[in-house]
Amino acid sequence: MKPIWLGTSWKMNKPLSEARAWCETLAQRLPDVIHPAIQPFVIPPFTAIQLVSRYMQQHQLPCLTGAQNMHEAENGAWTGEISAAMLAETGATLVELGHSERRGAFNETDAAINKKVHSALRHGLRPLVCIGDSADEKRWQVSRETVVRQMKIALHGLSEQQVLQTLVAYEPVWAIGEHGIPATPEQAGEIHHALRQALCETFGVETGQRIPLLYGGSVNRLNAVELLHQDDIDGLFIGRAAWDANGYCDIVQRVTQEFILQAQ
Ligand SMILES: O=C(CO)COP(=O)(O)O
Repeated sequence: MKPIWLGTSWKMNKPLSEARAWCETLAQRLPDVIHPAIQPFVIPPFTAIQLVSRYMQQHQLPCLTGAQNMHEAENGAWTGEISAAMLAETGATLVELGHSERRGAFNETDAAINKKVHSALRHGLRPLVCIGDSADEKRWQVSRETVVRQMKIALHGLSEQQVLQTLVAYEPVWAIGEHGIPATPEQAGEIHHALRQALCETFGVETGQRIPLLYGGSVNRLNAVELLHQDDIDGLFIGRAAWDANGYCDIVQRVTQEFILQAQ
């Protein structure tokens, strides 16, 4: 069975006290609700990465830790930025790149994301590349070509071995956040299928099949299982519904019950 990736980014939320409280609830609940086929991950703000990754290690929780961004340079005069090597020292093993909030608010381009992907891999970090269509692109019916293009540029120049270290999250801009409308499982499934085809064409069928494709955008405890029933959805990238650790554990529990217990 392929792993099911279930993770959350806290975005710019949670001072250290709240980060610690989230971890404490996770430690109480996660072991009872998780199956080894589920790969949990959490992406705190930079300031809490070390605390969270140490907590997971000390409590032997199988939850990976990541960062929300990084700079592609090795070091230098880049005031306010953090390099891949610095992130690796914090205990992060994942790095989220190209979230639509970074593309929109910080003008991140596909080409810049590609440089970050290469730098992350050089330092042993697994990139979680986010791609997504805007509401206008959806209305113009160019969603597929938009996200395939974004993905191909982000992954350009990777070897087969490197691309197998990469995760891709389809996060429609129109689905994210308070005013977002979640994609239906069919809508998300259709885009994921197009992404899978593009991965197979670019990197070979066997490799393309093995790259985890996650969906994100208003995922909650009610739609999580249905989304995961789509063939090409290998995981979920959750925002608000997982900021409360109990909300996150509820989703993990539902997925465990649906997919794992039913298979026994
Ligand atoms: O942006 C997201 C995850 O990266 C999704 O956020 P929401 O689940 O709050 O819509």
